[in-house]
Amino acid sequence: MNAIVLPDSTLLFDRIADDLATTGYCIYPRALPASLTDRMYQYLQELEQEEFRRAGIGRDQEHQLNRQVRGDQIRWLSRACPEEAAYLAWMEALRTGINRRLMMGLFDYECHFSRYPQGAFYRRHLDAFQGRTNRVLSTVCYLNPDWQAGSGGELLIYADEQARTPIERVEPCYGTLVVFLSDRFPHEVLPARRQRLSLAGWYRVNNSLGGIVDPPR
Ligand SMILES: O=C(O)CCC(=O)C(=O)O
Ligand SMILES: [Fe+2]
Repeated sequence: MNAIVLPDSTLLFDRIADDLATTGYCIYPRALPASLTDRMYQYLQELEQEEFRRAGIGRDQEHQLNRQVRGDQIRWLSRACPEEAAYLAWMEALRTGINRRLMMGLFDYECHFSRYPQGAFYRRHLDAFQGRTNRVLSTVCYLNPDWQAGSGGELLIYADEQARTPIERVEPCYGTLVVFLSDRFPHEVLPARRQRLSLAGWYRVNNSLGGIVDPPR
């Protein structure tokens, strides 16, 4: 694997941890090393359509293909693939960085590429499954070069379940990283006028009982 040299991310991790502790979310343009963002984008261009599948709602057992809720196609990342491992390594550094600063006990990370075809959306939802809140921190990184304002595809973040007006409208610009508490902030993806690419991931805590570790996804 071509090792990516990670620049010192201490300051960035400090700021992310501060934001999570105060507001519970943060949005950073160009958060990742540019070489890593470029590498993920190049890799995504090479992936064949068959390597994506239409996203379902809920965990495996209750997978339900539902275009009324979300229209993206996904591909889960695995450490076995060097390109995917490079992104997972950066997210692992962020995991330990946050744990060190906030004692959140983040245990592992699961992540997929998302491809929203033109017009696709993801209706308002919370990322933490009710009664199974082992997803505690959501991350999204966007891979859309030359994204134009007015193309739609914004991520809208709401303060709580009652809120009707978003507290944030995030353009899915190349390299922007969003991190938020999974069970706190309802959010949605608006339909876009062009294809919209991203990496969506979740840090999980270990809710296992009796030494059985929760399976991923
Ligand atoms: O792509 C985004 O901006 C958010 C995606 C999302 O909410 C999800 O995959 O759960
Ligand atoms: Fe989400």
